[in-house]
Amino acid sequence: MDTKEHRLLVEITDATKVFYSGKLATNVLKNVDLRIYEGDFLMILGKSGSGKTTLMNIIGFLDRLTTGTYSFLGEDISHLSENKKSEIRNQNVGFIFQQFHLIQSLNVSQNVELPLVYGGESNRKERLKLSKKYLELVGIPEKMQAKTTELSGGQQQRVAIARALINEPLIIMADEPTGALDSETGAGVMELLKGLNRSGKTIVMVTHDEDLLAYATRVIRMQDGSFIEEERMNG
Ligand SMILES: Nc1ncnc2c1ncn2[C@@H]1O[C@H](COP(=O)(O)OP(=O)(O)OP(=O)(O)O)[C@@H](O)[C@H]1O
Repeated sequence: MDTKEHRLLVEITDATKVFYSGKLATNVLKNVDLRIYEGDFLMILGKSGSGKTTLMNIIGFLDRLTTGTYSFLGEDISHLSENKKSEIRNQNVGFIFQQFHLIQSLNVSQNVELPLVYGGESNRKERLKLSKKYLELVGIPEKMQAKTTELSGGQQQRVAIARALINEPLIIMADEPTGALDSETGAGVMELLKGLNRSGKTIVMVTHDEDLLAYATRVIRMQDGSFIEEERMNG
């Protein structure tokens, strides 16, 4: 299924990740195979310590495999330099975290613009235009000049989503994006993510909340560094 609509974005093959602490080796990922196609809303579930964050870090180019291969858009990225991987990451991956990770000394728009700044966009008007566009998309255009500390949790996560989208990345990586929100606010954030997915955005999300699986098109369950089950749903 490698059509134009469903390009193969990520292909991880026979992957292992070992962390060493002195002489002690911990096998955190064990012979994992994973393909992520454009348009997937993939949820990764598993108990604490099962390897979810490690896998997310690898998919998002924040960490490297111990053995195995990682191809992104058909290119083997296992041996690229950290600089090159940072460049690919900034262009292709947007991150959303449980605790939002906004910078309090910057206003809302400046937070949203950050990936553009890192990407070298020096035209302030252009940055403002795009930040407005994405704050409209996430439903809080009126908060452009607000301080992040004046926002509710749900609004802060919307700012983080706008920031994740502004570079038009191929993949959104979301680590427990509703974990710090009450269930109603969390449902609003999930509806927003689902809307993005329906319009074609690929999302990879870690959760421990079984109730959120209904938003996914694929679910992978992890245990002790291995995939124990994969389900496909209508999403
Ligand atoms: N940098 C590291 N050095 C050594 N061990 C690590 C490192 N990072 C993670 N681990 C270990 O790898 C295992 C998997 O950790 P990981 O954070 O991927 O799990 P997780 O499923 O995301 O857990 P949680 O749901 O608690 O976030 C754990 O046993 C953890 O202690």
